[in-house]
Amino acid sequence: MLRVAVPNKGTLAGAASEMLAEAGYRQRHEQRDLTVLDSANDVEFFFLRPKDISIYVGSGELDLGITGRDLALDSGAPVSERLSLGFGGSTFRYAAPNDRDWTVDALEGKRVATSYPQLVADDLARYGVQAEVIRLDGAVEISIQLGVADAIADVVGSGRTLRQHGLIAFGESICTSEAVVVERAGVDGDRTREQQDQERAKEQLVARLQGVVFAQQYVMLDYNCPRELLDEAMRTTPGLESPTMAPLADERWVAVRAMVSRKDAPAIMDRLVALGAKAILSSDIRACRL
Ligand SMILES: Nc1ncnc2c1ncn2[C@@H]1O[C@H](COP(=O)(O)OP(=O)(O)OP(=O)(O)O)[C@@H](O)[C@H]1O
Ligand SMILES: O=P(O)(O)OC[C@H]1O[C@H](OP(=O)(O)OP(=O)(O)O)[C@H](O)[C@@H]1O
Ligand SMILES: [Mg+2]
Repeated sequence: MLRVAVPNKGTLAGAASEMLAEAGYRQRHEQRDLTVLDSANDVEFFFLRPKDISIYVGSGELDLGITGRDLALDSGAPVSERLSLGFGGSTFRYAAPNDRDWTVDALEGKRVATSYPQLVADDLARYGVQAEVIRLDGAVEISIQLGVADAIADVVGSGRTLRQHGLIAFGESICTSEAVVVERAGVDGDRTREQQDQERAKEQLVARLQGVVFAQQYVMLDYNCPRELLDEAMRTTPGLESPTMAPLADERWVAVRAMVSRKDAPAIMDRLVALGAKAILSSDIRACRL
């Protein structure tokens, strides 16, 4: 039985469970459930605080976990990333009042408030800057105004919270984060039979999730193309191996089907229109194995 940690609350929880459900796994119906047994797939899910997930996985109690890269780094637990999931994107930045220019070096001797104390301590050490790290649980942006810190280091999504509090980010990003699947780091050497079975089980779950991640990054394009423009159309939508083509009843036309990157799809559709393609359809892909 594979034991997998999933965020129970916060920014990552909803998308993580949706992705697992899309990959064919049973998920909880009640927000308060802390475990779900998926006996059909031989997996047990544990719904834990995202901050704690790397601790469980790093200690070997759980086999895989979904958490944020920034949270995994901050935990200091011995975990490594197995897969990036493409949601929960953020940067982790220093910020301070916008009435003057700041640099990381200027934090020397200052107080820096954060909910990610280890991540910040490691980064300050990298710069050789000695500053006092003040650990807070949240609402970090208000700590300067309330007099407990001179600067902060926090997660930035849209940047709205910083702006609202008259703060400006400075220095390089401490970390660029997204949701990731982590496993215990550095299991080298000969594996027992049990460990080999477990590795196969992990591979299957990771492959299924990877299929959903790919599916979300691509769309399927279908269109009709005049036969004489087929070469040009194939260059526009080369697909993964090569596009699928099928003759239409009217032999001057061919139906073409190819996967294209979701972000490029609108521009590709424009090019196909300009080329003379007709009935261009874009559809979502739910899951795939490439
Ligand atoms: N706008 C955002 N705010 C907070 N976390 C975000 C945001 N966007 C992405 N994340 C990621 O979500 C993870 C933090 O999730 P976590 O559940 O610990 O905090 P939260 O979503 O702020 O919830 P809470 O503060 O209520 O506990 C981190 O990996 C972080 O990078
Ligand atoms: O750049 P933005 O899009 O504004 O998002 C970033 C903010 O969102 C999070 O706070 P959250 O709402 O989780 O509250 P918290 O500080 O109590 O964790 C994070 O800690 C930042 O404060
Ligand atoms: Mg938060």
